[in-house]
Amino acid sequence: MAQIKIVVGSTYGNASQIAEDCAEQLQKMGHETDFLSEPTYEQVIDKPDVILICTSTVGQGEVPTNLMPLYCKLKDHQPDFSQVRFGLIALGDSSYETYAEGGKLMNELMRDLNAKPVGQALFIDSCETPDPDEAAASWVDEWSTKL
Ligand SMILES: Cc1cc2nc3c(=O)[nH]c(=O)nc-3n(C[C@H](O)[C@H](O)[C@H](O)COP(=O)(O)O)c2cc1C
Repeated sequence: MAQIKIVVGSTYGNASQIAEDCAEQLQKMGHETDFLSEPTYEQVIDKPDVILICTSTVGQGEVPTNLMPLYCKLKDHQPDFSQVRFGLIALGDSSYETYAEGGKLMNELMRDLNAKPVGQALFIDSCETPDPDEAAASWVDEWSTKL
């Protein structure tokens, strides 16, 4: 079973709610989860095994304020994440030109740090996805089989 750090980026609570549901789902499968609603650099670099990022996008394609300090510190310090596996759930709204850019920035950063992607990232477009919870739950079901 994996030790999964769940890194949340959320302004209005949508991504946070989805992340909480994912944590519960993963725990029921027997995984250990560490829910980081205000994720810090120290928490994330402390023996990371699997990181699940669940973030929305705010402003004009930015990562949410609660995730920004971690994003900047990871970019500055460039820790070696070659032993880390990660998954990504990105919430966004395709009516914005900067669709899901917050998630894309996190995805790019994790790859730059040599973290290994587990499966494909999930993009949840609020314009097209009537039931985001359902979309996330079935993605987690499949994603967890690859851990
Ligand atoms: C002020 C504002 C700016 C936003 N900017 C973007 C954006 O640039 N790109 C995008 O894909 N979605 C954007 N969104 C949509 C949010 O990412 C989407 O509503 C998401 O579900 C919010 O999740 P949260 O409640 O976890 O913050 C924006 C929403 C608001 C209210």
